[in-house]
Amino acid sequence: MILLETLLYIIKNGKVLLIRKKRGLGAGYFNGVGGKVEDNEDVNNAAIRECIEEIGVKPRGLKWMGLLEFWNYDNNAIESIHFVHVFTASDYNGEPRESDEAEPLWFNINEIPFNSMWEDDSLWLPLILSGRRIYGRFIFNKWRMISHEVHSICT
Ligand SMILES: COc1nc(N)nc2c1ncn2[C@H]1C[C@H](O)[C@@H](COP(=O)(O)OP(=O)(O)OP(=O)(O)O)O1
Repeated sequence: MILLETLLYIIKNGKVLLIRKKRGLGAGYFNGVGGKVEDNEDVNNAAIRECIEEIGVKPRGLKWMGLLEFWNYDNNAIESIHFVHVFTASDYNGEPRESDEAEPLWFNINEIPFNSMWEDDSLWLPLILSGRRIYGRFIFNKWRMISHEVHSICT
C-alpha cells in the first residue's frame, strides 16, 4: 500500500500548534495536522483541507518544507509506504477547535512533547521548525524504527 499524505505545522508567536490524534494511524500521539491526499487533489490543497477538517482553521502563509518517506515492514514484507509532504504555516483564519479526529494544543517551540510522538519526529521536526527544508527516509518494522536518514535540501 503506497500512500500520499501531508503534515502541517502552524507556527505563531514562538509556539507550534500540534494535534493529539484521536483515531487512525498514530492515535494517542501528538503530531502535525494532516492526512491522506485525495484523488485529483494537489498536496497544498490537501494540507489546507485537512487543517480545516481536523481543527476548523484555514492556514495562511503555507510553505513547503520537505518530503518524508515512512516505510513500514512486517518482517520481510512491505506493509505500507507513506510519502508525506510537510508544510509550515505562519498564520490562520478562525479559532482552533476539537473534532472527532483531533484535539489541537499549542506548545512552545522548545517544549515539543517528543516522548508522546512518533519515534522519527525528534530527528527532523526541529529542523523544520528552524526553517530548514528536508528530505527524510525512515524504515520501520511493525512501526518500530530500525533505520533513518535525514538530509537538508539546498534551496
Ligand atoms: C511513522 O512516522 C510518522 N511520523 C509522523 N510524524 N507522522 C506520520 C508518520 N506516519 C504517518 N504520519 C502522518 C501522515 C498523516 O498526516 C497521518 C496519517 O493520516 P491518516 O491515516 O490519519 O489520514 P486521514 O486522511 O486523516 O485519515 P482518515 O482516512 O481516517 O480520514 O500521519
